[in-house]
Amino acid sequence: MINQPNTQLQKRNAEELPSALAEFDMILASKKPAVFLDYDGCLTPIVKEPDMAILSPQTREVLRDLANVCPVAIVSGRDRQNVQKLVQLDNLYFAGSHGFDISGPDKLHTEPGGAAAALPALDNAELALKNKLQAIAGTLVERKRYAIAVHYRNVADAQVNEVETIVDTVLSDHPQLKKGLGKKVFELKPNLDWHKGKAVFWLLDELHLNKPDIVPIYIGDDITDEDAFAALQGIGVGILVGAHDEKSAAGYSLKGVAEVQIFLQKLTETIKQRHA
Ligand SMILES: O=P(O)(O)OC[C@H]1O[C@H](O[C@H]2O[C@H](CO)[C@@H](O)[C@H](O)[C@H]2O)[C@H](O)[C@@H](O)[C@@H]1O
Repeated sequence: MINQPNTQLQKRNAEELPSALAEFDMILASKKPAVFLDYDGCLTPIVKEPDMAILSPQTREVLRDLANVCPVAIVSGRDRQNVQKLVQLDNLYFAGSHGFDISGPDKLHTEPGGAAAALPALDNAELALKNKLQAIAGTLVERKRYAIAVHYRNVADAQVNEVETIVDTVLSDHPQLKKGLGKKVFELKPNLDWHKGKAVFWLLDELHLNKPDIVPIYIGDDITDEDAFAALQGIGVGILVGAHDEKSAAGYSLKGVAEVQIFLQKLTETIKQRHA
């Protein structure tokens, strides 16, 4: 399998994407899956505060069962240690800070995107953001090892522009960082050519899964997941959960967290049946 930028990306609106449940047989075909999952909006519903996004025991069981029959990785914008604590499973791989911080079974731990040099800029920007945003009610600055999320979900609509102006001002003092967008969040991240899609291919190579009998399946709901959908287009399968504000490079869709769970259960059952 060759990982080269796809210059002919096909993008569609969420409502144009076929259901991954309806097309399940086509997605898996006769291949073995390697499953990559976003956390917020995919395994847990989007809620008011990041700390309230708790994984249900039922979803944890679904993940545990799946990870017993195929490789499973969580690829999140969250801090890697934070998402690991939320998931509480030790047979999964975790890529946090949008793929800059990866760990997994057998003491795997690496920071493949080269973001360590951006730590002083992140520390400095975090202080500046906390200081400048404290006057705007509802803002939340969430520091991850290699990113800073400025949440505005609980900010009055009339003040969101003010939040973005502050983020842009802090950004202009830190050329080592760049701005990213997500669901009601502005993010500052290292200004490097590394993202969830590159983290997925890093894992595929590291785990010797970059081969024709494996189908990488990536499921996510947000704009940052588009990097992974784009990287996998024509090579694997991208599944968009719900919708975001832009067109998607995913090939299929699922309606929400409940459908993600059904899809993952179907995967586990199908793999088990093949080995029965
Ligand atoms: O890549 P993900 O695992 O989906 O992480 C993306 C961001 O998710 C979290 O924020 C989002 O979910 C929160 C809880 O539902 C919600 O309150 C917030 O508005 C969303 O943006 C997380 O807090 C961020 O660090 C992640 O980057």
